[in-house]
Amino acid sequence: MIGLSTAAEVRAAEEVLLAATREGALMHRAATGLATVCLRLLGRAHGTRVTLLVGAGNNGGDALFAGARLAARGARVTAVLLDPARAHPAGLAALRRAGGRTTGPDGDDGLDRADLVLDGIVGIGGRGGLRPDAARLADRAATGPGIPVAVDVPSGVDADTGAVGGAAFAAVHTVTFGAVKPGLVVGEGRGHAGEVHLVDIGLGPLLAPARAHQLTDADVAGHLEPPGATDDKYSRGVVGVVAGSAVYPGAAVLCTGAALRTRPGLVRYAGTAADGVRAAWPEAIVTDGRPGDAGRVQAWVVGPGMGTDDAARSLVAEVLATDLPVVLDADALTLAAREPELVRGRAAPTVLTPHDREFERFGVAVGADRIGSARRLAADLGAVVLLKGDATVVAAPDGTAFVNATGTADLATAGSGDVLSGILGSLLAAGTPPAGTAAAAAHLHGRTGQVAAARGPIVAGDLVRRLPEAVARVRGPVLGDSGA
Ligand SMILES: NC(=O)C1=CN([C@@H]2O[C@H](COP(=O)(O)OP(=O)(O)OC[C@H]3O[C@@H](n4cnc5c(N)ncnc54)[C@H](OP(=O)(O)O)[C@@H]3O)[C@@H](O)[C@H]2O)[C@@H](O)CC1
Ligand SMILES: Nc1ncnc2c1ncn2[C@@H]1O[C@H](COP(=O)(O)OP(=O)(O)O)[C@@H](O)[C@H]1O
Ligand SMILES: [K+]
Repeated sequence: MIGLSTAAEVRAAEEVLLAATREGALMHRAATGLATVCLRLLGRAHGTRVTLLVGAGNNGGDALFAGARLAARGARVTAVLLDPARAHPAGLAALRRAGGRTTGPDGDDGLDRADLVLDGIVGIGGRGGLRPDAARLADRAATGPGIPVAVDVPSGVDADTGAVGGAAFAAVHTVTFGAVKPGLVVGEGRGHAGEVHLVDIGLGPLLAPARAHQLTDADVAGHLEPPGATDDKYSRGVVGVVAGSAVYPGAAVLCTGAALRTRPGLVRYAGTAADGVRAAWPEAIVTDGRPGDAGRVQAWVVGPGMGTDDAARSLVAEVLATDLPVVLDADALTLAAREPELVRGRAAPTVLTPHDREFERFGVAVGADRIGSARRLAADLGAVVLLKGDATVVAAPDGTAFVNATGTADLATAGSGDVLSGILGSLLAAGTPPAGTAAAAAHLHGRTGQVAAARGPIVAGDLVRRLPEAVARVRGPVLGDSGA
């Protein structure tokens, strides 16, 4: 798991480390890591042109010291000092010693011919959108030829939430220090940060335990263990699906298929799309009756494509009245937003999977702080909230949160959400804790999108077909497998 640490958490750890190390040591570690990434991106230093955008804080200091290292290796470095009287003195001296030149905000910044632009305007000390001078330079950097690299955080992006309150630097790479900040991987900040490179400056053991995480394949593999010799179709977790309608069986077919392909033990379906599901998935056990007629299950998925009329409401209420884990998706979310007490009263886990418009039906728009919004709704309902997006967020009532790292825009296709709810129901049927399980489902869904889209444009059915391959990829190579 990758911990996501807020600016306050990083500062608290930094304070302890600063007191225990000689002056400037941390900034040197940061600048060395930063220069190393820049060198890798440039391919060579000699003869390249680098522009540094330098604010008055330590973020500007990082840029100046990294620039000094590049200049010492033959790069032609220009530092644009936004506030020349307050630029980091030691950093400035180092750059000048190495042969770098400096200019004010209105001087010749070299942005129209730079190979790389380092954004050291502002880091975790920033507040709000960029001021006019800084905004103008960030804008010029975005249209110039240089690779835009942010120092620690793209200036103008809120490190904790990813909110962008005005002008902001649009980076293709962000070199961040000590810990990945949530704002680099979620919301608008994610788009401004680009690829995130973490430089270890020794904060690790001093950081408070993170309250938000990103999962890796290795974390998710634990949810996708292959069956063992003593397993049977029941022991692997039986999932029940209530979805679709006679007129619109598609959602039921996709959701049931995704559940089957994720963990092919046993999937039961109950609902009016029974004929369509039977035809598509002879492996499922299907009834056109009510959930109670379906037989025993360990988790329910309810909602995709089932409508919001009285009949649908009574099915959702029946499922929520069980003492089993329930995934509420699509139409079931509309119904739950009308009667949130159906969710609040539950003792067993409930996972809600809204996109932004479905989220808003619970009374508040998502806004720029996606993790905060998901946390508030989770606490209000006493349920896990999986807020879909390009970086899907999962929040538990106790504030534990996850941000998905595998999302791909190829998933923006009709029915993709039905596939996610099938995956999630299937994983929840194993009885693992709901928030981590929901995050694992989002991770696998994203990987499936990546695997499927490698061959060209995809529709949701392709996700179902390629799920086994994505599961194998997340599990990773089998140790001792000789390939025989
Ligand atoms: N501590 C350490 O040893 C280490 C720290 N490290 C580095 O330090 C960074 C934190 O440094 P920091 O605390 O000095 O704050 P920083 O991010 O430079 O911002 C302050 C400056 O920004 C300005 N400013 C604010 N808002 C603005 C806006 N909207 N638009 C424009 N300007 C704005 C503000 O101006 P002022 O309000 O003072 O006029 C002030 O000049 C951290 O991200 C990491 O890179 C690493 O080297 C590791 C070791
Ligand atoms: N631009 C994007 N990048 C990454 N994932 C996306 C993007 N757009 C949509 N998705 C994902 O695709 C799925 C869409 O779900 P949903 O909106 O419920 O679609 P549908 O109702 O058509 O099934 C979600 O898992 C969402 O996170
Ligand atoms: K920055």
